[in-house]
Formats: sequence, structure tokens, C-alpha cells
Amino acid sequence: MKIGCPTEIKPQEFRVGMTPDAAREATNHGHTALIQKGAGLGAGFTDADYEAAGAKIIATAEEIFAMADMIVKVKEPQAGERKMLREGQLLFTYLHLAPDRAQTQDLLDSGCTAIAYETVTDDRGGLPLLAPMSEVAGRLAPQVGAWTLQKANGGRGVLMGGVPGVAPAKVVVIGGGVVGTHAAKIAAGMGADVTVLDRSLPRLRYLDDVFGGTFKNQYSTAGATAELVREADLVIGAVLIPGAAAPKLISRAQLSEMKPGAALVDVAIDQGGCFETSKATTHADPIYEVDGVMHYCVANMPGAVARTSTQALGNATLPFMLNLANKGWRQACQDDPHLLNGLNVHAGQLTYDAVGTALGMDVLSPELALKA
Ligand SMILES: NC(=O)C1=CN([C@@H]2O[C@H](COP(=O)(O)OP(=O)(O)OC[C@H]3O[C@@H](n4cnc5c(N)ncnc54)[C@H](O)[C@@H]3O)[C@@H](O)[C@H]2O)C=CC1
Ligand SMILES: CC(=O)C(=O)O
Ligand SMILES: [Mg+2]
Repeated sequence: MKIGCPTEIKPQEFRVGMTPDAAREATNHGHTALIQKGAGLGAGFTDADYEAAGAKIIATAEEIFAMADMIVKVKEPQAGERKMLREGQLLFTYLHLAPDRAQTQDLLDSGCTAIAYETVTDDRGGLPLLAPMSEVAGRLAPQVGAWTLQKANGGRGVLMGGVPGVAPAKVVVIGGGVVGTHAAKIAAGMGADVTVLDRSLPRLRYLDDVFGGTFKNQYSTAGATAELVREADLVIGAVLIPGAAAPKLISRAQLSEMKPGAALVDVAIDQGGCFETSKATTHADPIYEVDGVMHYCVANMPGAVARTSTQALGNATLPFMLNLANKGWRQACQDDPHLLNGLNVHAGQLTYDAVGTALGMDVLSPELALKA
């Protein structure tokens, strides 16, 4: 199979869909890895690194999209890229379709088959292709939150760890999954006073067992959230209902009850955001203010640490990419129901329930899509 990896074109996105190691594995399995010239530079991989791994360097994205059977990327295809997708072509990348009608329509119109990293599952109830980037974004969230809290950035001028004689920042993390746990660990490590909210009791029990001495946890109700948010210096949004649009857990009216200069970091922004006032921002212009509260809503946070992120994502995607290339998407998905859960679009039809619900569109079951 010809596996194409174009340069990411989302603003300030420096990750790349295939590492030289992944290109080498693909080559060893008899596939051809087509890498766009310079695609790896942002993550510290040169064209020579890819050539040494057996990949072919291709000058333009247009040529990659024209030649490849499967496109492997990081971010959802941008409008220009969507025009280059074609019927029968396989797309393997993050999609986040629920809050993105324009992208969904373009993918349907293209006739391509699209497998979304973020909805592939594993047999422990996890999301193995989202997890590595959630680990990264979770660990980054207190770092960017601390920066947002600095006075020159519009924040309250509160130091995460405080100093002897002055209390640390109060940090509230809404959602105690992968993002939330990593965020809470780092925020606590910076010396902040951290509380994690989740609505899953088993998850809260786990957090209590493992991190009971490091950070607090509380059951997530509207009342508990409102009370904690009023007192918070930094709130990190980290909820997820897989594939679905994020629930709005802080309303605009609540902002006026918050401390002036408090910061909201909405990691769930890629699923539409979990604060009413969230709108996606970029690394070039990451923060904005609403009613005296600073918002950080970058939808591709891991791009800021492109090398770490590319390696972590590549480790997770490699076995799935090889299966797709070795077997073709139908057989690979037939053999692995977890990979089939990644199928979001096939031949002009949506195949993921939560996306259909979010957008009010009809859905073909993935099992039927396998036969279509
Ligand atoms: N902005 C970015 O660059 C990135 C964003 N993300 C996003 O971060 C979000 C979280 O991802 P993960 O931590 O991997 O998901 P996860 O599935 O590991 O954790 C989500 C947690 O939210 C909890 N939850 C759901 N509804 C809730 C509610 N109403 N109140 C409190 N908790 C609730 C669930 O019980 C679960 O424990 C996702 O939207 C993901 O796409 C992930 C990586 C990068
Ligand atoms: C998960 C995701 O959207 C990202 O890593 O950018
Ligand atoms: Mg994202």
C-alpha cells in the first residue's frame, strides 16, 4: 500500500503523522511511505532521516493525496486538504467531527473512508490513540494555566505554588480521565491546591486510591462545580463523552461570580469545549478575556511540544497503521472491533452514532459499512 503523510497545515501545528521509525516499519512490511518534503522538520525529523528509513520524499501535498491509498496525519484535514481526498481513499487521523459540520460534510462529499484516532477503543474501556495526546495536553494544561495567570497575560497574578506564608493557587480540574489526571498530577507537583471533579464513581475511587494524598476529588454535580469554580484561580476543562460534543459545565453567567483574572483552560475544546464562553484559539494567539476571566482554548495543545507528541502519537498509531496497510481497512476492522469503533465516515455515510446525534444526521452502522 502507498501510505502518504503530508505536512500538517493547521496554524502552529508542528507534529507529523509518521515518524521515520514508522516509515521504516511500513517499508519493512512491503509498503511505500510517501512523506512530504519537510513534513518532519517541526518535530526534529529531517528528509534524510526518512530517506534513511526507506521513505520517498514527495514535493507537494497535492502529489501525496493523488498517489496515496491511505493518508496518515495528525490533525483533522483542513478545507484545502479535504478537496484533495477522493472516493476509496483511506484517511487515518484525528477528526473531532461532532462540533464540525463543515468538515463532516466535506468528508461525506469526498467519498473517502475516514477512521478517527479519537474514537478507536481498547478492551480496558480506554481510547488508545487519544490517550498519548491527552497525557501531553494534560501535562501542558497547568503549565499554560500558570502562564495565563501571570499579570502581564491578563491573569490574577497568582503563583501556582504560592510561597511560604502565601497560599498556593486553587486549581479545579473538571473530568478526571487521562487529561484530568495528568493535569492534576502536574498542578499538584507545582504546589497548587488541586481538586478533581468527575461523575464516574469508579474513577473517583481510583483517583482516591492512587492520588489521595496528592490532590482531592469530588463528585461532579452542577452545585459542586459552581462552588469550586467561584473559589478557583485556575479551572481546567477535561471532560469527554467519546465522540460527542462536550457538555457545557460553566455558563457565561457564572464567570461574573469568579475571581477577576482567574483562568480557564479548556482542553475539551476539540470536542466543542466545556465552558459556554469557549472558542477555539491557536498557539499564535492562545488567550482571550470574557467578563474578566482569561480563557485558553487551543485545540491542538500537543503541537506545542511537537517532538514529544509526535513520538508518543507514533508509538500508539503504528500497530493500527500497519494493520490497515497490511490487511486493508475492511479486513483490519473486521478483525478488530476496537479499530471498527474508529470508523466515522465511509463512502458518503456517517458511521459514528455520537457524531450523527450531535449534527442531526443519519448514521449507517459500522457493521453494515463493512459490507457496503
Ligand atoms: N486541546 C487539545 O489539544 C487536546 C484535547 N483533548 C481532549 O481532552 C478531552 C478529555 O480527554 P481524555 O482525558 O482523554 O478523556 P477521558 O475519557 O480519559 O476522560 C474524560 C473524563 O470526563 C469525565 N466526565 C464526563 N462528563 C463529565 C461531567 N459532566 N463532569 C465531570 N466529569 C465528566 C468522564 O467520567 C471521564 O473520566 C477530550 O475532549 C479530548 O479530545 C485531548 C488531547 C489534546
Ligand atoms: C487530540 C487532539 O486533537 C490533538 O492532539 O490535537
Ligand atoms: Mg485537538
